[in-house]
Amino acid sequence: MSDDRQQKAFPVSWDQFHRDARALAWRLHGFGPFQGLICITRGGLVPAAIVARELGLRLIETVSIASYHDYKNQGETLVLKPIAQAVIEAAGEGGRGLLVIDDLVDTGSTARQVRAMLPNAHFATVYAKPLGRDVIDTFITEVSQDTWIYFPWDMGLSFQPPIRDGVA
Ligand SMILES: O=P(O)(O)OC[C@H]1O[C@H](OP(=O)(O)OP(=O)(O)O)[C@H](O)[C@@H]1O
Ligand code: HPA
Ligand SMILES: [Mg+2]
Repeated sequence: MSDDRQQKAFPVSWDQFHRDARALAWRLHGFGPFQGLICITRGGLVPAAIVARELGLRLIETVSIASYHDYKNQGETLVLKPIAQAVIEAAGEGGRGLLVIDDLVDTGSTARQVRAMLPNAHFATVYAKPLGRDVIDTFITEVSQDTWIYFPWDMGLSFQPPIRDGVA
């Protein structure tokens, strides 16, 4: 999704992210037990750590996918590291019993790519946008398609001009 279509900002603090990821774990608890967790890196690393801690999951695998190579601009979806065959074979048919975690679903292209690898796994993200929502089984908060979510690991503290001076 390109820059000019992402006009609204949804900044998320570490505290808010922790609460939302924990809320996701509460919701997922009702769908378990899961045999293992597949984390879509890199964005899924932080929520995966929180969910794994809450649900007591210790078998953790990664699938590395990059599609936003240049800030808000989406490019080709590249699988940089596939899911280990041993993990796929240890799960039920089509990944049944596995939990797949990412930070968010936007257009859904990343999640669709992983869904093709694990059609029966349970897919979960903390945040979702309408175009990708249907690929995900469980999420916590939906934002509009024209919103860009700013994660705490991408931000730093900076001076904010007073409201009366207008937004830069
Ligand atoms: O639904 P989509 O339109 O595919 O977008 C969602 C994906 O985009 C981001 O990953 P990104 O490609 O930026 O890589 P990263 O996780 O390494 O930051 C995010 O972490 C999701 O994985
Ligand atoms: O809204 C977003 N925020 C951060 N990363 C993203 N990758 C796709 N969409 C987003
Ligand atoms: Mg990602």
